[in-house]
Amino acid sequence: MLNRMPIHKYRAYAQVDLPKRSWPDKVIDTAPIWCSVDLRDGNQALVDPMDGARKRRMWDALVKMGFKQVEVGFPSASDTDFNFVRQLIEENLIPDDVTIQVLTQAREHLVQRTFESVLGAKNVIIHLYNSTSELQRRVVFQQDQAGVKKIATEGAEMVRDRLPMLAGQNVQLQYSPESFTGTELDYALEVCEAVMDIWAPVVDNQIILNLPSTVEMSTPNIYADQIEWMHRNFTRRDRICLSVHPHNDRGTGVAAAELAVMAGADRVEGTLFGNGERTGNVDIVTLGLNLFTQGVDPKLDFSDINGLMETAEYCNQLPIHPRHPYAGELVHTAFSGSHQDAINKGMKAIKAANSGVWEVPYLPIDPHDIGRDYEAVIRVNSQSGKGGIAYVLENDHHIRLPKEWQAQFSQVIQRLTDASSQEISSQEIWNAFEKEYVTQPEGRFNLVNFESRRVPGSNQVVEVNAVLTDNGTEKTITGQGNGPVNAFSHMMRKEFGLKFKLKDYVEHTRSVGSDAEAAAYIEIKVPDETGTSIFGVGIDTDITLAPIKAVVSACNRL
Ligand SMILES: CC(=O)SCCNC(=O)CCNC(=O)[C@H](O)C(C)(C)COP(=O)(O)OP(=O)(O)OC[C@H]1O[C@@H](n2cnc3c(N)ncnc32)[C@H](O)[C@@H]1OP(=O)(O)O
Ligand SMILES: CC(C)C(=O)C(=O)O
Ligand SMILES: [Mg+2]
Repeated sequence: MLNRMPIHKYRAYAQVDLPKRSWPDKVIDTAPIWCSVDLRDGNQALVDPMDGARKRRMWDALVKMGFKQVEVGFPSASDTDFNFVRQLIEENLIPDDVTIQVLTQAREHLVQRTFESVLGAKNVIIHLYNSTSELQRRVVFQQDQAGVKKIATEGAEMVRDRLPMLAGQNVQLQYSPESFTGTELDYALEVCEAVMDIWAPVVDNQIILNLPSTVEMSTPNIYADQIEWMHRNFTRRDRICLSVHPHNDRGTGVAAAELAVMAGADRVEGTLFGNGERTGNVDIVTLGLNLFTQGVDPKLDFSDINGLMETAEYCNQLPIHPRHPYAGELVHTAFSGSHQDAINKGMKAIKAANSGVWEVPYLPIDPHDIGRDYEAVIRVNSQSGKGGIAYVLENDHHIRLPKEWQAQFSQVIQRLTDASSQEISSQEIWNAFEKEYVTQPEGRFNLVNFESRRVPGSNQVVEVNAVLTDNGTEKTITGQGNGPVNAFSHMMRKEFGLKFKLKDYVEHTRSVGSDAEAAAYIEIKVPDETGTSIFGVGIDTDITLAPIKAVVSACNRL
């Protein structure tokens, strides 16, 4: 077959020679150190970068949810960035246990301005970067390996020489060989080691060596191999906080971060919902909730996911996809019949088991844990089945439709959704249910009045009096039987020549309280060769009247 795509333009990414790689056997059982880069990498990728107000709202949300390290900007880039850092410091907006991080290129005037921006902050990370990749060495810097290493070491010296400016402040230094994933491993190691020689980190004040997949270029296992290779080969591993900064160009940023942590990374830089350059930075919400759903404390609070989404959408002026992991509007919702059936059963089983462990098919997280309700869990359209409709009736309208009846009512809904090709709302389902079983505007019979009393001297026999309209003509009927339902059914057969047998009858209250309504369900059988079952529903605050209404409802459906 003719290949229409120009595959000859692309080259496979090289494997890493890593004998006995250990990361595949590792399990993540503690959260890494998180650093939010929303206000820097996220911000620099926006159509309209954040103004002071948007930055402030993002900052407040990040601190509130528990970030202890936040890259607050690229202060030498703009007055907005610089002034925001100053505002945080001068208005005392940085909690004592939170460290602000600022990014700079390895250029004298930019480093100077960066230092000026953080004067007076209690805890600061000065983050220096330069690209080390083979491609950027060739086309951007037009330098060989030694030349680009010199950019790094000169930058490291510019930073070191200004440290006295920040005397009395807690300062940690961070270096990123930017475009690490396009850099030869031994060369990346050489540059990092050279920067470390200049900064002379100690165990109590580690250097942060941040190995970014500035552009995600390979499967995540290769990134993990690269991280483990660096982790094994650093000379002073105990003086290094090994950090990763994945991007998501291949759509595997989250996997890359997780495998990198298994491979030895101590720290992860990312953003809320994965905003950032091109396809974004790695999404810390997904990473954190992936930990949470494994029973590992993410050390970040995601319990108000809607609030976080609102903040991110406002600050970034970008929408969050409805299918975004954990957070998207549709991710806790099932439309399809078999999923709904399983969720419905799973929710009941979890209630009954009361074990405290979340186990519901198709729902990896309890929506309540992130501040969502169960309303949206099941929504109905033409792909739905009886289980989903029963779930909506029960949860939203307190109607526990007996199992055998669910199929009949689902056909009513199916006809509506097939006709509209659209979702049907919970209210519309209720309207259809009321019309079919309760109000029955086209029904033959309408109950106007009903009374029953025990026949004096008898424990069993009751006498009933009912007023009904039959196709609009009012009739009064009376009769006896052992119980109101029995007596009334008997009268309906006798007075109107109907042929049916009472088969089943159940009743439940629709809510608690003295004025609670009862819902009664009657099944009648037609004595023909098909033995068809017909159902009727009665709803009333009077528990005697509800089943009588159910008989009328069933007779109307004969
Ligand atoms: C992967 C990342 O996300 S890295 C962070 C990227 N973020 C940003 O760039 C946002 C903020 N940046 C800016 O506002 C601007 O780029 C500034 C203020 C930093 C610099 O602005 P300018 O000097 O006007 O322009 P520009 O960024 O194009 O400078 C490019 C020059 O810096 C050099 N350079 C680029 N990065 C670095 C670096 N990390 N260290 C040293 N020099 C660098 C380039 O080689 C180029 O040199 P040349 O002029 O000799 O060709
Ligand atoms: C500055 C660095 C860490 C970066 O954003 C990247 O490489 O993606
Ligand atoms: Mg980045």
